Amino acid sequence: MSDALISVEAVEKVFEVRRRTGLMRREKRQVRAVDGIGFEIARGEVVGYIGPNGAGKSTTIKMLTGILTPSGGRLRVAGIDPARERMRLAHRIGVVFGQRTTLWWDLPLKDSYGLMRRMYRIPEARFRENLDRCVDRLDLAALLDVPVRQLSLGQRMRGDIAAALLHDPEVLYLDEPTIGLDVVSKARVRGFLRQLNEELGTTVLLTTHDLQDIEQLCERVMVIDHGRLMYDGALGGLHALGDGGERTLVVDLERELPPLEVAGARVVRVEGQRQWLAFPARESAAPLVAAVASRYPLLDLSVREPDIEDVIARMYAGRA
Ligand SMILES: Nc1ncnc2c1ncn2[C@@H]1O[C@H](COP(=O)(O)OP(=O)(O)OP(=O)(O)O)[C@@H](O)[C@H]1O
Repeated sequence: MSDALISVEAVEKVFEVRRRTGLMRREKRQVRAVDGIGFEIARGEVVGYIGPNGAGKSTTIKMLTGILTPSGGRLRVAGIDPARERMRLAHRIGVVFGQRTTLWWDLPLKDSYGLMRRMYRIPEARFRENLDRCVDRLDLAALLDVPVRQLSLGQRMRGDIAAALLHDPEVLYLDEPTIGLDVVSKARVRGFLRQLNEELGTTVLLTTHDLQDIEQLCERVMVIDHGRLMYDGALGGLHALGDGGERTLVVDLERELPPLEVAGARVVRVEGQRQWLAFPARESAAPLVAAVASRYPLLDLSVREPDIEDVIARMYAGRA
């Protein structure tokens, strides 16, 4: 028996789609949205779940909430089979879909929270405590009397996050929680999630297209593409992936020189006395640094890791 809070084993989701191919004819086609994925998430982890459009992220989250039933495999969240006991699971998890709201559009924010309290039968004292904490940390005090439809996107998102947490869920799923938000709102949402995880130990699974969400919140990242898990590990480990990965040695010379000639690296840019040399990410920089230093007049040197965005873009491109 594993002690994972979330466990996913060989899970598949196949959708049947009907497509009109002629006046009378329709073709049935199967879309394998999730194609045999497996992972475990321990209590207290914050895990990023990323992949290109249509990769299967939302489908996975929907199966983990019980909204969708898997076509195959086994899922457990807090020991519960989500599709079988969706209502029981609802008391243990919180869900925020960035593109949709769970709040009542025409009601003031605080009335939505009151309805949540009754739906989840949250004891008054606990409700107060959780609401006060969210109001304080998400800066919602001035918004409680405002109807949801009048809130800005960032305000509404903060309101939605609070709504997902009033019943003390152990797990929080966030699907694109910072989509469309400005820089300040993004920072506030990220800061709040970090604090939530540190103070209450809430387990977080987060899908996003914003890699800064991942860099600032997640120690672990899972990459999905075409329904398959391509990577599961530390964010730093992504840098080492793929043979196309390159690091860059940035060299400041004492004077302008033609492009340097050093084995194992190639000059990719020259700007006055500064030159950029690309070399394979998996190789040590030491011999290269030694070779450059022995042959050219140097003022300074630095090594740049590949941009995480480049690494991921290359991974996606490789699969396509
Ligand atoms: N209800 C459905 N019926 C048929 N096909 C579906 C359904 N839901 C999702 N799909 C298909 O399954 C695949 C995975 O979709 P999913 O929404 O999980 O991707 P995603 O990774 O969340 O993408 P995005 O980043 O665009 O939100 C896509 O090809 C999508 O068209």
